Amino acid sequence: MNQSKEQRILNFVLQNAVRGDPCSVLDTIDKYCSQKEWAMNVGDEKGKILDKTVEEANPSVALELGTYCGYSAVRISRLLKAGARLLTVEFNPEFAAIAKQMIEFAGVQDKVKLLEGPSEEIIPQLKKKYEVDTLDFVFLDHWKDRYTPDTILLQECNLLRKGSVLLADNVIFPGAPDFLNYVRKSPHFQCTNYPSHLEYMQVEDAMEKAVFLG
Ligand SMILES: O=C(NC/C=C/[C@H]1O[C@@H](n2cnc3cncnc32)[C@H](O)[C@@H]1O)c1cc([N+](=O)[O-])cc(O)c1O
Ligand SMILES: [Mg+2]
Repeated sequence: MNQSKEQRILNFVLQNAVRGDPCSVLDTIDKYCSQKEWAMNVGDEKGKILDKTVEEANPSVALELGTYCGYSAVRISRLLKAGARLLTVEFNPEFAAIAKQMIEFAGVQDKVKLLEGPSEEIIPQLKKKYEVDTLDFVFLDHWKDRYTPDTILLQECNLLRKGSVLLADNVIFPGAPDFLNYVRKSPHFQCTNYPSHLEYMQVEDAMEKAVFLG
C-alpha cells in the first residue's frame, strides 16, 4: 500500500529535523511542503501572525480545531507558558496518528492533548470530560463550513469569556464567507483582519481575529 502524503511529511521530519526542537520541526515541514509536496499547514507567513496572536493572548487553555499533521499544534504549544495546555481536535484517525508522532518528536507532548473525534461532539465535552472552564484562545483551521456552527456551539457551551480570542485561517482562500459575515455582524465580537498569502503559494489569503466581548 503506498504511503500517504502526510506519512511522507512525517518521515521527512523524522529523518531531517532535530528531535525535541519545535522550530526545527516547523522549518522542516515548511521546507518539504514548499519544495516537494504542497500541504495545508498554516505555513510560516501566516504562522508568524498566529505566533503574535498567541503571544498577545498568552493563553492558559487553548483549543485548535483541525490538527491535520500537527504543524500548528507544534507552532502554538512552543509558545505556551509553563502549565498552559493546547487541546487539538482531529477526526481523521490517520491524520491524528501522524500528528501525535509529530507532536512527540517536537517534544511538546506535555503541553498538547490531541482529542480524536468531530469538533461538534468534542466541544460539548470540554467542560466535564476535559476539565475546561473557559477557553483563552481558539485557532479555527478545520473544514471552512464548520467555522460558524462551531463558533456558535462554543458560545452555547459557555466556553468563551470576555476577551477570549478566536483566530481563523483561510478566510480568503479557500474562504469562510459565512464566518466573516457572522463575526463581523455580531455585537459579541470585535474583529481584525490580517491579510497574508496561502501557505507556500502567491495566492491572497487572510486570517481573521475575533475577540469575544461577553
Ligand atoms: O481545507 C482546508 N482545511 C481543512 C482542514 C481539515 C483538517 O481538519 C480535520 N477536520 C475537519 N473538520 C473537522 C471537524 N472535527 C475534527 N476535525 C476536523 C480534517 O480531518 C483535516 O485534518 C484548507 C485548504 C487549503 N487550500 O488551499 O485548499 C488551505 C488551508 O490552509 C486549509 O486549512
Ligand atoms: Mg488552513
